[in-house]
Amino acid sequence: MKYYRIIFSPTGGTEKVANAITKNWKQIETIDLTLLDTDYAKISFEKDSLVLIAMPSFGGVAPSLALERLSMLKGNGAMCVVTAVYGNRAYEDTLLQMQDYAQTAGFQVITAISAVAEHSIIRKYAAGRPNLNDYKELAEFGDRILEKAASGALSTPVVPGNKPYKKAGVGMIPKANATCTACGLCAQKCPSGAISADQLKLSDKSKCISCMRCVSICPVHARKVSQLMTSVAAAALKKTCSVEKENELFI
Ligand SMILES: Cc1cc2nc3c(=O)[nH]c(=O)nc-3n(C[C@H](O)[C@H](O)[C@H](O)COP(=O)(O)O)c2cc1C
Repeated sequence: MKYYRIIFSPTGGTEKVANAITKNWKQIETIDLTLLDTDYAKISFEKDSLVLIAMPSFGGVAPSLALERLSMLKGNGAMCVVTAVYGNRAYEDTLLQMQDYAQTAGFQVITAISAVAEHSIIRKYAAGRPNLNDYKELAEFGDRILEKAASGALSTPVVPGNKPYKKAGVGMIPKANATCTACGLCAQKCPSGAISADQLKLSDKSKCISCMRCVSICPVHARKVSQLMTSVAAAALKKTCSVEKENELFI
């Protein structure tokens, strides 16, 4: 059996979770769904493979860019595990949507996971997660998935979520302040091509998905979203985000 992980992780939380789940999966190949110049339509999987697909929840749904790229892959009946990673508020329709898109791309969904990672806009929520307990638990989930895949039991899990899926909200658009050194890293690494090399301080509103990659990778911390809007959002989410959520396995 071959093992893969397909990851869309703008700021690294989803990647940490995906790596923890697949800790004991041997010789795993990783496909990064944040790359602009990859021809995802050329990537196909062998039927006898086990594939982890991991994405963050943005406003209770998966980022449409990530789903678009997932749709281009050729699953060819490979077994797959969908994993929604969220910042301790809620993931609402994310898993259901990921499951539907994975099936349409030809994957056979045999397990689903929801997992918590630090909130990529409001860092104080789920700070430090995944923590040591999460790492241990997620690796155990990964081991149970290996057992299920080896047993040949290919049942599809029932996951939470509703249709029509939640509508994705309007995100905050980061921009750079005067400390920007014009190094261009943000433009190189932006998953949606929203930062142009000629106008490094801005983001193209029509392309930006508010994923916070540019904010998190800027070497001089020049790129930011509105402090005021972040504080308002933090206050609104305080109650729901302060109760520690658990990782879940749907198998
Ligand atoms: C635009 C945006 C919307 C988000 N919406 C939610 C949400 O609805 N619920 C939640 O719990 N976390 C939400 N988060 C937090 C992320 O899901 C979480 O931090 C995730 O780990 C980010 O993945 P990454 O580190 O791989 O980029 C949101 C983050 C962003 C950037």
